[in-house]
Amino acid sequence: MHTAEIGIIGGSGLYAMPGLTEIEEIAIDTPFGPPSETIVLGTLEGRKVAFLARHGKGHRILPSELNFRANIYALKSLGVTSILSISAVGSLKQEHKPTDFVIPDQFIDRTFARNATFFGEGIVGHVAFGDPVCPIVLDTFVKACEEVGVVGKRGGTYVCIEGPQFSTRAESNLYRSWGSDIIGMTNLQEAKLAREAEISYATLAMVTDYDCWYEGHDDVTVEQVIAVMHQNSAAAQKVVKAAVRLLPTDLSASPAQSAAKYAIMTDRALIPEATRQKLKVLFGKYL
Ligand SMILES: CSC[C@H]1O[C@H](OP(=O)(O)O)[C@H](O)[C@@H]1O
Ligand SMILES: Nc1ncnc2[nH]cnc12
Repeated sequence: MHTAEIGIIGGSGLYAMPGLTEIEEIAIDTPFGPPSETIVLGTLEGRKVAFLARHGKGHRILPSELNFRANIYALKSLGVTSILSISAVGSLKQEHKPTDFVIPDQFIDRTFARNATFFGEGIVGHVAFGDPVCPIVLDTFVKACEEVGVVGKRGGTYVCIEGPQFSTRAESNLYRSWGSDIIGMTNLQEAKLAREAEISYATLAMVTDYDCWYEGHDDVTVEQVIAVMHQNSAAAQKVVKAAVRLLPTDLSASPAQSAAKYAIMTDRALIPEATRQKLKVLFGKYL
């Protein structure tokens, strides 16, 4: 039986997690299809972790093509109770400079072509999402940044766009007028699905560019994102390693850990057996 306690999802520029020992690579299938990549199980800082490359090895999967449900389900099926996500983001504020880390605590949804719930097919559920990030994982990332000696800002709003194109200048300025801090294409659906799956989730967001709003700075390009990622990926890996060590084993105080307890509206007697079976790993204890 393969198991892990902590899931790590690596984004752009982070397709592997060095430092893992006792490595085993496994292919998992889920009722929602296959996840982005085989999952690398291993031990890091004495804890069992499961690493998943969000876009697959070699960066083959577009943000809109990501099977977020399969990714989160696969980690849940291993017994993961927390997810440390790592992402490249654009900055929407002058004070967030390339190579800074921000650990966002809010999201704004600008996506329109994604499936971001495990509910449906005869079962209706609504989880609370006012505080979309686990405060314990967020706090752990902040402490890990302090320990490693890098800038790690507590909180901020992440605008999640559909992509794959970067934003227009009008859009970028609109998001700035909303007070948003950073911009990316992947994190919101993960946060939603992790919440439904009662997994504690937070993101270590690495600022790679100033998007396209900042006069006198070049507009974002992939070249620029990759250059900053390369410069800073070792720091990101150090922070993740420290976070794995610092993360409390008891996460029961996190609202994420019991998020689905009162979420399910459907009369249990009316839930189709096929749906009940499909969602057993996620909601078995409530069905
Ligand atoms: C390579 S720039 C755009 C790309 O980078 C971010 O990916 P991730 O969140 O997986 O690090 C962004 O969301 C886009 O997918
Ligand atoms: N400016 C940007 N917009 C969207 N996603 C990004 N990922 C990295 N930089 C980005």
